[in-house]
Amino acid sequence: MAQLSIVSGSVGLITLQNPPVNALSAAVRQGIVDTVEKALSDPKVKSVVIRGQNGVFCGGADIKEFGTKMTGPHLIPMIHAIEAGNKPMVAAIEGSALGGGLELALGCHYRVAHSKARLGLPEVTLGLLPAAAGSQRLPRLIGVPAALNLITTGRHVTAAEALQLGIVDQVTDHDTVDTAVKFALNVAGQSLDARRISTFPCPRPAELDALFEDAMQKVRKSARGAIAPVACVQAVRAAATLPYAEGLERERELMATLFNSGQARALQYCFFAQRAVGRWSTPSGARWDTSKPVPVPKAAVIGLGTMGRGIAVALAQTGLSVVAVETQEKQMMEAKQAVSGMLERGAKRRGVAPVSDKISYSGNIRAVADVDLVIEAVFEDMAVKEKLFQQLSAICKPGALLCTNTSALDVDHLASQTRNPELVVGMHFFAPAHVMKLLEVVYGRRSSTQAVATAMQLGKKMGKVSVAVGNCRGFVGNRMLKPYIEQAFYLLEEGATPELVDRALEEFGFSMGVFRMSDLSGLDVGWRVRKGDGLVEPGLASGPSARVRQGRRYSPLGDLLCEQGRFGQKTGRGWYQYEKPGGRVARSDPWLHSFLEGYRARHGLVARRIDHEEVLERCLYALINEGFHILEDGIAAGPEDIDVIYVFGYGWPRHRGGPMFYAGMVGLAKVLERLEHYHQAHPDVPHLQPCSLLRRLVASGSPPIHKWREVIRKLHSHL
Ligand SMILES: CC/C=C\CC(=O)SCCNC(=O)CCNC(=O)[C@H](O)C(C)(C)COP(=O)(O)OP(=O)(O)OC[C@H]1O[C@@H](n2cnc3c(N)ncnc32)[C@H](O)[C@@H]1OP(=O)(O)O
Repeated sequence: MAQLSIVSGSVGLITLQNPPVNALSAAVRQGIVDTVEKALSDPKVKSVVIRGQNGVFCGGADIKEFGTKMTGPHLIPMIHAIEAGNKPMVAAIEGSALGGGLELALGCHYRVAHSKARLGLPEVTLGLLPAAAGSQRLPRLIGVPAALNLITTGRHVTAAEALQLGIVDQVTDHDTVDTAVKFALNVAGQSLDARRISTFPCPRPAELDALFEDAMQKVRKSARGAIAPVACVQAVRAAATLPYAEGLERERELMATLFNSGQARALQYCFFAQRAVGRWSTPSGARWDTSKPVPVPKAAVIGLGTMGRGIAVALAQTGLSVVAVETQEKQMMEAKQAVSGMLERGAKRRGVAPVSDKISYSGNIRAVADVDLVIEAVFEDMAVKEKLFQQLSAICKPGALLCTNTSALDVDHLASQTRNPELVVGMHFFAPAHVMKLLEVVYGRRSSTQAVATAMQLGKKMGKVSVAVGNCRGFVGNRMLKPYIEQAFYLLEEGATPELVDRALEEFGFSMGVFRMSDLSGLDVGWRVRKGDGLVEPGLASGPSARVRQGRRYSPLGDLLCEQGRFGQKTGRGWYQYEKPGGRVARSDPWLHSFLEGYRARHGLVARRIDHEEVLERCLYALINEGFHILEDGIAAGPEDIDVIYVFGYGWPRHRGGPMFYAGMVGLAKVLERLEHYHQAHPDVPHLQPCSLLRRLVASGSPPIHKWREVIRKLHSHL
């Protein structure tokens, strides 16, 4: 919807009305068409201002309408009518002008923005391109290199940058609409010939071919198989090389390919899934909208290893006072230096002053006595954490929340070590904690609603995508990782190499294959966990029992590497070799290949040819199968929670939507059939046995992902 009023005697003020972000739904588009027509034909109106209701100009096309039957006026002719009009049109940009919102503003003859406004063409992040002529107008307005950057990354720019780039004509700290109305009064009656962007020639930079080749190479490298960034480069190239009308036609063709692609559907699903996880609920009935978080002005971090340092930085950057506790002197000295470097770099990147004064350091745990929330990030050892929680329970002020950053250990057990188990939750950050967006908030059996709400809200304030999950070994992310890694090990036993497995996963779109990732995070981490689980049995070199532990198939490959001191990048050797300890460039290691051959010979295993398809099916379907178990167990409230965790924390390619969305795209029946096939071939691998929820979904006709919750609810109500 849109409304027209007349202000200052002669300015037509058009207000877009579709809260919360004034998305360009069919009704809004119709409203714009009608009000523009009225304003252009009303002799009292000499110029026009377009603004959005409630301080937001426009969040773009209505994403909810994508995939439904298109009704109402189309954006392109609507924007052309504005540009072609004979009265000056001024966009008054507050809040956001994104996607179709910015394209609407580019159709206006002038743009006035509030200093806090954000502008951008983020269509690429939804698997699309700016196809309401944005890919054709923006390069004409700001030049090809700058337009390529904005369109292929989808990044939002500040009003100041928009002014510098030439996207807006004026930036104001005052009332945007008042400023735009004054602007409109000033330009009323002036010629508009030089203001219609579609008529501008597109500036043609020298070395045009090289520029586009370079841009294409860059996006292909970073897109990891995503098609939209490539189409964005092609569309901008059309702007630079073709007349406007032909460029527009090319934009339309490219958009048609993208619009119906699985990637666009996956990316749009991710957009809504990211928002859906904020509306969390727990099986005990706690909900995001009825739970009240407590304020947390002061927090403590205990343990200043890699995780603790990142968490302290992230908290301080959020504006909290932070007490950082480390009892080992050497670690404390290193941590202080590292933290101050991280704060300085962060401040420089964000153009603000470092917040070093927000952090105070102490070697004494008693320093946490007056904080509102503690996050422990000490060594991943239950005995160490147990003792710490007992101490914290005695030291902390009443009501202080006690959070553990464990990545897998039992939150209920830790809670049981305290006087107030209702105040204990998990806050599982991902390394580096000041950079990675994901936070798993783990509620225990006795965690209070308020404790969960407080951890979720703190995560949000820290700029994290926080997902509330139940307590089980490894929670959601690491629990699903186990069968994935296990399959990768088995594939090596059966004839694959780390290079082959990683290549298959990286071509699928993962930022790193499982073995490169293992080298990065350190093989010793999993080794320690397996030792704790009683799975590691040194000296068991061969014989049938060497590859069976606790009654199941087991691959000791990771343990054998660790016994050789091959911990990955940090020791310069792991699944790959590196130029030096701490080196980053993975190179194939002939030692590893002959080690694998020797291992297979010792165990009577005959290497067979393994292709990418098998790697993907075995690794990904085993992971997805565990995802179904997690849903069945009620550890995650819905598939969106799992997908968001995998996209934001585990390098799952966003254009594939997350593992559960991907399962739906592949077809649940196919996933089930392949799992059955592999389980038949490997009956000693329980992770390949299809989950009953998957069977139930297939039996009920493989409903679309947004309907899975109903099936899960029914399943739980029968239990
Ligand atoms: C021919 C094709 C032409 C054009 C293509 C396009 O225009 S595609 C759309 C391009 N626009 C975007 O990608 C912007 C998406 N929105 C955002 O980035 C943010 O929502 C925004 C505008 C920066 C506001 O952020 P904020 O944190 O304030 O709010 P939040 O993200 O939680 O959103 C609030 C609710 O609005 C819903 N929403 C936002 N944008 C759209 C949209 N374009 N269409 C439909 N709905 C939108 C969002 O989902 C939230 O609702 P919820 O019920 O919570 O999911």
